[in-house]
Amino acid sequence: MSRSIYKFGTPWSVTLRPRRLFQKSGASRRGSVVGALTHFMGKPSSITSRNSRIEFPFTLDDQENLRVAVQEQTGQVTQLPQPDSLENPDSSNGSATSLRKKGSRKFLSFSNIANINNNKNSNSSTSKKQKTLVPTTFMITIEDKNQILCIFRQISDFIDFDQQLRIEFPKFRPTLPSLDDRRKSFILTKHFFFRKSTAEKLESYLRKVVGDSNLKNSPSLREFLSVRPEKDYIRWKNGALNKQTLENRVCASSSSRIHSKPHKPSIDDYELMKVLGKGCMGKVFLSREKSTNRLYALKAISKEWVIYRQETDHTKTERDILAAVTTITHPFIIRLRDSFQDNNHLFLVLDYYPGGDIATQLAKWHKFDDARCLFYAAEIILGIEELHRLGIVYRILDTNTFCGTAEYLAPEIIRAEDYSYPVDWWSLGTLMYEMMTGITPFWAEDQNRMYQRVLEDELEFPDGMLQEAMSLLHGLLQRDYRNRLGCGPNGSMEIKTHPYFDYVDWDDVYHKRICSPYIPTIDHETDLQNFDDTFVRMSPKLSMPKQEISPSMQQHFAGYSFSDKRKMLRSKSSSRVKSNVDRKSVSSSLAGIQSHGNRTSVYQHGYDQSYHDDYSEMLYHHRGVDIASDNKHSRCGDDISEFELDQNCYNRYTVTAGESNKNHHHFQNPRVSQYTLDGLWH
Ligand SMILES: Nc1ncnc2c1ncn2[C@@H]1O[C@H](COP(=O)(O)OP(=O)(O)OP(=O)(O)O)[C@@H](O)[C@H]1O
Repeated sequence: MSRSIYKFGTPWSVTLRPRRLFQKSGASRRGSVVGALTHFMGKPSSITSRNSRIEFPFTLDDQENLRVAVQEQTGQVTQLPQPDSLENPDSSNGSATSLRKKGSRKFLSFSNIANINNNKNSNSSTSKKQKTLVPTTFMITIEDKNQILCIFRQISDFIDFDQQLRIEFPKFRPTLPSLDDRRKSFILTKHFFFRKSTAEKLESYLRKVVGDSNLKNSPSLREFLSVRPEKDYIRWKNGALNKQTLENRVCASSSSRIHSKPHKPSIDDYELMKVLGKGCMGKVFLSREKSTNRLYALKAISKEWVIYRQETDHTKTERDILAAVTTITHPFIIRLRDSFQDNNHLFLVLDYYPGGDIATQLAKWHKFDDARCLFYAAEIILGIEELHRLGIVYRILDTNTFCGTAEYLAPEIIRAEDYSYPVDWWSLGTLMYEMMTGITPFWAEDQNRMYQRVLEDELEFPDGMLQEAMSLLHGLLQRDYRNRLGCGPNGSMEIKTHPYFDYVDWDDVYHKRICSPYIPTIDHETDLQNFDDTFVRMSPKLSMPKQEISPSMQQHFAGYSFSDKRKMLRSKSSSRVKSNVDRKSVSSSLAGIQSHGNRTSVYQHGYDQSYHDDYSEMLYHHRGVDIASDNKHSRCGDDISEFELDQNCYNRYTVTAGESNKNHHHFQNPRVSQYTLDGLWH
C-alpha cells in the first residue's frame, strides 16, 4: 500500500500563523510549515447511519456560507478491466463492472493511473493495461454554518449523477468536465504553469450544481449527496449529536435549528494525545475535542513561565491577534477556535495542520526547489498582505528581554529605529533566501556578528540561483526600508508584480487552485511523522507550577477567554460587521505610516472575499530558533516539564537546527519586540 493515503485534488496551501513570521516577542524556536491534512480529513466522531442512507441535510439556501471542496484520496485496490471485459460485463469484479457499465473512454481517462492513459493510446500494450488499479476516491466536503458533511465518491458516481441530471434537466445543467486527472502542475519551465486537477474540476462542477437555484433541490443531487453507510459522515458544528437526533433533524423541517447550551470551555474538554512542538511560551499538543472527536492543536502556556519571563503582554497580544484574525476568513491565516484558562495555564485551541513545519522540512531537505520556494512565498505574501491590511503592526514594548528569532530581524530593528510593516518584507526576503539556499543570508555563529553582518555585509548568492530570484531577494533585503521592495507607494503589489512571480496567478493562489509541489506524507489522521520526534516522544501532559499563582498575578490573565464557535452562534453576520471595524482600524494604522502612501489601493482581496477553504491548508511558520535539535542532543526524549525545558533552553545560547550545522539560531536578543493590533492593544 502506498504510504501516502491522502492526496488532495484541491491545492495544497500555506497558512500563515501570524505571529511567527512577524517577529513578535515570542521566540520562534521552531519555525514551521505545518502541512495540511485538515483535522476533519480523518473521520471525526461523526454521525453516520449504518443502516440506511440519510438524506442530504442541507437546504442550500444559505449560499453565502456554503463551502464545497473535493479532495482526492486513494481507494481500495481493484483490477483494471481487461479490454474484452469492457465488452463483457460479467467477466470482472464489482469495481470493474462499474467501470464497464460506464464503458466510456471518457471514464477510463478519468482514472488516476498512467496505464489507463496508455490504454487509450496504445493497442499493443494490453498487458500493461491489466496492472492493478487504484480507483480514485474523492472526498466531498460540504459545509455551512451549522454542519459539515463528508462523503466519499468515485468518478463512476459522478458519471451516474451527471447522467441522472441530464435526464432530470435535459436543457440546463453544468457540464461534467472532461477529466484526465492530471494534477495542476507546478513545473518549472521558465517558471511555472498551472493546470487543474481532477478534484478541482469536480469541485468547480459541484459548486456550480449546488449553487444553481434550479438544481439544488433536485432529487438526483440529494441522492448523490446523501450520507451513505460506512464511510460518509455528518457533523454538527455545535457539538456531536446522536444518531437519533440526526435522524430527527433530517426529518424535521429545514428551517429548524439546534442551539447548544453555552458551554464554558475547559481543558477537560480535550484529550491531550501527543506533543507536537514547543515555542517560546508554550507546548503545543495534538488534542482531540471529546465532544466532537475533532483534532486540534492545543497550545498550553504555563502561567508560571509567563510570569517568570515577564511575558504577560506578549501572551495577551498573541491571543488578541489570533482572536482578531479569526473574525476574518483568509486562506493563509490560522484560525483560533477557543482560548481559555485554568489556574496554571492559558490555552489556545487552533486548527491542527498535520504536515510538519518548515524548520523540520528544511532540516530534512536542507533547502527547497524553486517551485516549492515560489509556492510558499506566494502564499506567505498573501498572508502578510492581509495582516498588514488588518493593521497588525510590530511594536517594541520593552528592550530588556526578547525571545525571538534573531536571524529574521530587519536592520531598522537592530538599529533600534522606528519600524513598521516593512520589517515583514525583510523577514520574507530572509526566509526566502533560506528556503532557496539552506541558510539565512547573514548567518553567523555569534549573534552580535550576525547583527553586524545584517547591517554591513553585502548580499551574496550561491551559484545557480534564478536571476529573477536574486533580483527579488535583492529588492526585499534592502537595508533602507524606503528602498525595499513592497515599501513603495504600490505596497505589496511591487512584490507581486516582480518578474519572479511572472507566472503566478494570484487569484489562483488565493483560492488554492494550485497544487503544492510538495505534499507531506500523512498515513492516517494522527500520523505525526512530519513532526519532530523529540517532541512527539514526550508524554503529553501539562506541567504543574512549583508554586501556586497568586490571585494578584492571576489578574494579569483576566479576559483571556475567546470562542470562535460562540461568536458564530451569536451573530450571523458578525464577520461583515467586524469587517467594517477592521477597515477603519487598518486605515487608521496605515495613516500613521507616511512613507507608505495609500496602501489600501493595492490590496486585491477585499472583505467581501468570504470564501475560506480550510480543507487543505498548510500552516506556515517561518523558520525560527529551534530548540528541537538542541534538545535532541541534550535531553533527548526526556519528559521534562515545560518549565525545565524552557529554563534549559534559555540557559543555552546557541541552538543548532537542521541536518547541517550551517543553521544556527540564537535567542536572548536584548530587545523585546511585539506585534500588536492597532486599537486593541498597546
Ligand atoms: N496549529 C498547529 N498545528 C500543528 N502544529 C502546530 C500548530 N501550532 C503549533 N504547532 C507546532 O508546535 C510548534 C510550537 O508552536 P508555538 O506556536 O508554540 O511556537 P512558535 O510558533 O515557535 O512560536 P513562539 O515561540 O512565538 O511561541 C510549532 O513549531 C509546530 O511544530
